[in-house]
Amino acid sequence: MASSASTKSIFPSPLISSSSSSFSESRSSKISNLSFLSSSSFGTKPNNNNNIKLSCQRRCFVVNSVLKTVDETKQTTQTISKNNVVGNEKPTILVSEKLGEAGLQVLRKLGNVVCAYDLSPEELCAKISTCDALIVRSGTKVTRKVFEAAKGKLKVVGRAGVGIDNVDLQAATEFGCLVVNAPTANTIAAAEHGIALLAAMARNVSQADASLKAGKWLRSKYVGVSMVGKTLAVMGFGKVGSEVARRAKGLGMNVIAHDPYAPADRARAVGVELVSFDQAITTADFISLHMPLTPTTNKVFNDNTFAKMKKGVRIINVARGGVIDEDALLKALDSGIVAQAALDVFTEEPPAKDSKLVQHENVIATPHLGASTKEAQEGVAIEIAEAVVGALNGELSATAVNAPMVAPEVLSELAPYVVLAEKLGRLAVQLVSGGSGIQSIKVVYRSARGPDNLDTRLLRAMITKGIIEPISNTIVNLVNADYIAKQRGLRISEERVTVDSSPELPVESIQIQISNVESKFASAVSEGQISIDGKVKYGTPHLTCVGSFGVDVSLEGNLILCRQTDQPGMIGLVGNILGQQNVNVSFMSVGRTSRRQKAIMAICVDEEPNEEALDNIGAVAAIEEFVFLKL
Ligand SMILES: NC(=O)C1=CN([C@@H]2O[C@H](COP(=O)(O)OP(=O)(O)OC[C@H]3O[C@@H](n4cnc5c(N)ncnc54)[C@H](O)[C@@H]3O)[C@@H](O)[C@H]2O)C=CC1
Ligand SMILES: O=C(O)C(=O)COP(=O)(O)O
Repeated sequence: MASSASTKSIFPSPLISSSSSSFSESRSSKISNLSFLSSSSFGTKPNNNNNIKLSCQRRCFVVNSVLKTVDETKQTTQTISKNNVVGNEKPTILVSEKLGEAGLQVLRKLGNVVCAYDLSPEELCAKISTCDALIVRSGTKVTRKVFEAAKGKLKVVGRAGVGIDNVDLQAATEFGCLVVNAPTANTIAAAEHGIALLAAMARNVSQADASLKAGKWLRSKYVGVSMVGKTLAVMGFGKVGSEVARRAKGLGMNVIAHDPYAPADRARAVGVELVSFDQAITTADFISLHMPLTPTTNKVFNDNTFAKMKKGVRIINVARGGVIDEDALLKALDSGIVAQAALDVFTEEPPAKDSKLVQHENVIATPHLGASTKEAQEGVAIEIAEAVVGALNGELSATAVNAPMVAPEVLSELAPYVVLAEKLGRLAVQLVSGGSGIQSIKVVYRSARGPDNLDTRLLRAMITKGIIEPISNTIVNLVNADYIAKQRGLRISEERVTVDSSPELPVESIQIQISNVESKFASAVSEGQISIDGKVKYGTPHLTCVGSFGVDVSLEGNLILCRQTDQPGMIGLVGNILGQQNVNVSFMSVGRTSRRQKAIMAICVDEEPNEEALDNIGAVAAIEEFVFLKL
């Protein structure tokens, strides 16, 4: 920790005339692209040739939400609109599969809703670059190609249902696109369909119905089996699985379940015993599948596992076709290991018209109808529409699939710290002038709270955003922050220092250290590394330490750091130079090691000083080095 020197702050500077241009205007213009390899190390000025736009459309749904919360702490509203996903334009929401009207109405209140069903992959790719959001069910494959074709425009994919195996989550994360689903509204529908298939299969309802309609009366052919007293193995004891179990118990079945991740007390509450995979499949008379399709569950029912089952077992699949090796199932049906199968889902949907599995006399099949009740579809439509609208409005979604979920109360508490984290990251990277590239960043959180009471993921993501965005075109948000950092070879380590302050405050201070780099402001280097500290004061982020110099400025607008020998008149000198160029000082602070020794001046300015002003500051004899930084 840098030793703190005495500080004096002036707010606002009485020397500087006020200016009409606002923070938001200066911020929306340009941001210095301070490359790691930038050669200037002294008296740095913004390099206009290397500027990148801080785009108004920049997507920060996560950031955005945080800034919205910050608004409540009286931060600038301009910043919020700059970062707003939607900006002034209505977002375009592509709905590629049938969605309930109630959900469409929710979407129409926010954006332009385009319903285009049965798109080919090529048509979807052609359309997607104009869309801010895409809403799908299980029939649309949202592949890497779709994210590539979106060219950064697509911010959220909403899956109107549970299974997200049709969305390339890795690609979504890499492209910083949030994926949300609607995990609850179709649970009962899927469970009821499972039970419907179980009963229909046990009593040959489909086959008997078809035969009767064909003019036959085959009572002895369609003698079924009873369910009462039989053992049902529920594979995957999640939302659907547990509802199936509950219902099957009502039918008098003995229910066991296999789910390596399900809590035993939840199973006990339903009166179900959790057992191993082998125990489940070897003892069951009926096996009902309710696990997601993942690399682990892919074809988990195969020749080997069918061979272990009780001869004459009956299988229901309302989960995903891919969890069964369909060729193996066909063989097991032919050999009689599996007496019957009831399938709602298939590896390929729709399955081939002449699919031997679908045509098998001991198979009953439905075209992926598990979620298809009126009630479930209305519920799912509203659930997903609200999640997508929330995400587009910058709220953190409770159903985010590829982003850490942060509870709303944690989010609101951390809001000002999140702004601080991003600004510190942004400042720290601009202090780097060269070296072997930024590889190792350490973040030190000083807090009275224990690790369990301080979730730093959001803060780390925002530091990453602050560090990476000024030096690249990459959009960083909570979804992709860790991925982008890793991809760029950035190691961000975190340390918590327990301090004896109020645990009411989540964080007392945040320090960012960057090692193995050179700095364009040598005074920012302490013990061989660039080091800056910040705190939240009165709800706003403050810079409190640069290298080993204590300062105190509110982080708004832009920042000038000067090092000089402590002497009278310095504030006035620099203030005058800025005032002559109509640059308004919003905050100023001086930190020094000791009287008349080295000191640094931290000056926050509303506007971007022009080259002349910066040259004039550089020409002040007592100023040994200075740097201009964009916040
Ligand atoms: N046919 C249809 O229309 C519908 C199908 N579904 C599918 O049903 C499945 C379950 O949905 P929910 O219950 O809502 O999801 P869920 O996430 O609540 O439950 C899934 C459960 O599977 C467990 N699981 C994960 N890996 C497992 C493994 N290797 N072995 C055993 N269990 C494992 C999880 O721990 C979890 O408890 C999903 O695949 C979903 O896509 C859901 C709704 C409708
Ligand atoms: O929610 C799920 O996982 C389902 O399988 C439902 O799929 P669907 O929305 O009916 O295409």
